Amino acid sequence: MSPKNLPALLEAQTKHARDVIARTTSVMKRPRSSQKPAHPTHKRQKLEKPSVSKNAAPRRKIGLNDLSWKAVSMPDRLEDFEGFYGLEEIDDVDVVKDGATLSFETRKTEEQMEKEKEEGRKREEELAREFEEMKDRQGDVDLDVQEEEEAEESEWEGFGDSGGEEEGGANAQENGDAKDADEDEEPKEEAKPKKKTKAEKKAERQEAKAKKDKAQHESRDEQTIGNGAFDLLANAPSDDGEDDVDVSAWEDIGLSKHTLASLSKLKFSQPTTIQSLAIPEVLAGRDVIGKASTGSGKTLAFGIPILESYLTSPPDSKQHTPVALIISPTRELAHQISAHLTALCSDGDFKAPSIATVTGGLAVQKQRRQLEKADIVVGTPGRLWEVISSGQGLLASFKKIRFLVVDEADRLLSQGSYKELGEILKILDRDDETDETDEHAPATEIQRQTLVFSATFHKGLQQKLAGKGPKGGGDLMNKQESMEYLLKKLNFKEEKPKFIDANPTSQMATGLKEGLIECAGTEKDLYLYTLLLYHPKKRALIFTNSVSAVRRVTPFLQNLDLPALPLHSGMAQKARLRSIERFTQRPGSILVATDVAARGLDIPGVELIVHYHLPRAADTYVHRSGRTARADASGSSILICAPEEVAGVRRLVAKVHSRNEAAPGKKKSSYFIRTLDIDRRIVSRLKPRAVLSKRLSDATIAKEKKHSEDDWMREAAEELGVDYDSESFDQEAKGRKGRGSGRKKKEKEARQLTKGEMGALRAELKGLLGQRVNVGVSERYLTSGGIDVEALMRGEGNLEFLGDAGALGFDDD
Ligand SMILES: Nc1ncnc2c1ncn2[C@@H]1O[C@H](COP(=O)(O)OP(=O)(O)OP(=O)(O)O)[C@@H](O)[C@H]1O
Repeated sequence: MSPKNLPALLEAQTKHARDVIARTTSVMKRPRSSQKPAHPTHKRQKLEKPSVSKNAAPRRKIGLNDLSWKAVSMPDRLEDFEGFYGLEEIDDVDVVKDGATLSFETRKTEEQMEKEKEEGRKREEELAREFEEMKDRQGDVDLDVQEEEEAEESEWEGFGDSGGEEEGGANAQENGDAKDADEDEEPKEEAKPKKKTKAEKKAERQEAKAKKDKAQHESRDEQTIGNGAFDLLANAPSDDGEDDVDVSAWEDIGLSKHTLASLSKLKFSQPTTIQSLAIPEVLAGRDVIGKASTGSGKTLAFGIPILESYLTSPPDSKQHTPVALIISPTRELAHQISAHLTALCSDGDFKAPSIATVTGGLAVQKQRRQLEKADIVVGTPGRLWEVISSGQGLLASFKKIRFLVVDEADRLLSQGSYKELGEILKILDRDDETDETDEHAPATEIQRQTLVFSATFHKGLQQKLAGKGPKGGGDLMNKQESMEYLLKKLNFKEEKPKFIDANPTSQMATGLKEGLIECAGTEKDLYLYTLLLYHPKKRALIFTNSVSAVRRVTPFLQNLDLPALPLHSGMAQKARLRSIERFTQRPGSILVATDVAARGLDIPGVELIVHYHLPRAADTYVHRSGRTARADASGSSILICAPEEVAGVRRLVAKVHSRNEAAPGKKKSSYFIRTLDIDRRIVSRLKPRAVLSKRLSDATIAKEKKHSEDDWMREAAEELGVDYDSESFDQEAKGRKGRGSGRKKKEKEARQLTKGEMGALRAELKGLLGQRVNVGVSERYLTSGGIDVEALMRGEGNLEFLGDAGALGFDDD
């Protein structure tokens, strides 16, 4: 059978499956495996497939639970088609209908059945693992994913960025070495797909299995990678005592000699403002809401009191209870917090607390084992909820924690992100003895301290906590996203937690310079490239609003010989951590990321932040920009905007700065972000390179997308026992015009570039990259806005803000 229209066939088969299920519903149910994922999204249904026996073995009756059901594997990027791809199947079994009774008969021996059942169990475990991985790739923390997905719809991105591309994309480079992707030969699927022989299919299956085994093997090292990624951030203490610094400035805070010794090893000679204000309050047993600008040491503001508490009364080793539960909005931040705490505690003259990092993307079993002996638990809400609620006896110990820390609280508590955190809080506070339906039952008394930190808190909340806001309900209470409304859910021990604002007049780091570059919307890539050349060998972080933009911009920069790395929530966790590790360890590298990197990441030496897409909220601007100029360092934050975006940007940045001046008695003046002039002539000299690079990256992405679409269609067709012919399928699709057909046309053109054409483009680009940029004799005397072209050509650079342009290699003739 060779159907031309696979979707129509899928629909027909789905209907058939539903009919079969409807007919046999009463007997086809079977107990689910305990391996079942905690949040299954795919309906499990059973498909009866009548057997055709070829052997003469006698038929025998068999019970429902003895049947060796096999789960049908699910293509990775496929929609669920209402559960169709979650089918289980069985072969060589006949359903015999006798009046109203159904029974099952088979010719298989008991041994055969046992063997098949064992295989089935293994396969189910494998599928559960696959499901976990898939869920992780989709970002089970979900905070980052949600925003990224929302953005897919609305962003202007050039052809490749309007939604559909999401499905394909440059996965090769994300999950492997970023540089490899564009050096690869173009995908092999160029050739017309031919019908595969059984041997070929078998070889493919074996190859896929080998790949999976390798991935599983690698996943065992994930935790190591996770920690490795943040080794540098953790400021690993020196082991020679000689480098220890004087820490007498900490003495007023009242820390133990152990903690002081650790701080000395870390060379933290004095507390930061938030640390000196918050630590004594926490040590005194108070609930604290702490606000301080990005990079001002909030992690240790809660980390040090947790260590003190651990040292004062170490947890009972028999009835193990963690001292603290720290919740972070992103996985990377969770790993980083663990690394900071590990650095604080390692090499001390005390037994270091055991720290468990519980995030999606890493093996859940291993995390459960770590949790059993953990003194401090750091995690993201999705995975934490999964492990705490899975009934492994962890809940009872979590109820006795001494500290609950909510880091980047405004993010974690915002509407849409709160669900899993809310569930965690609910079960932590539930009194098992109390009847939940009894409204008059006394509220459970909260013993733990709650510590809440961020650089950005809702202004209304601050006023309210300071007793200046509107009393009672009012607008704040009605707004779901209001921090006050949400903080209520945190169940503080005290009626009024201590609010500490370490930077009442500034949300932005003092060493930060801000500016914007105006360019046509279609030239953002070109201006980004130019801007990066103005900052040669500087560690830079480029923020986009969508996964597909990361997938597009990263190879665009790589083609231009810039060391770009991707980071977004659609990547496997191991690849995410690897990108961060490389970015951290390689000076001058460039991280192209979504807002998954906006919060909390503490990577030393980031000198430049570029907002390739505008931040969607003022808070996001603060957090993105806060990845530079940390801990008294300096750095720049530059927005690239289309002319029509400039007014909005000015308003957004002015809003961020006007908050700073909201303090009583201060005159309010509006901040005006400066426009940075990039010489148009320099940009136009760079344009041919950028155009070539974009053509290459668009072609690579389009080919990969086609490749992955073909893969799942073929796999789906194979499961159905039909042929899939991509060409006839394309023919069918032709003429069906709808939303995105223009983009599809461009995609098609891009993927039709032949291997030879791609090679020629690469060679041409290589030639251009090898040349110095010629600005021309006559032009060097032209006036040049904010940039001194002559100085640039002498390689002296400018330019207090834009930095030097050494990498441009300007020629003066
Ligand atoms: N007392 C101190 N002296 C010197 N450096 C410190 C001190 N405390 C923390 N640091 C360092 O300052 C850097 C920023 O700290 P941290 O990541 O805790 O900032 P943060 O306030 O949480 O920032 P963000 O709001 O971006 O999450 C880290 O590298 C940390 O090691």
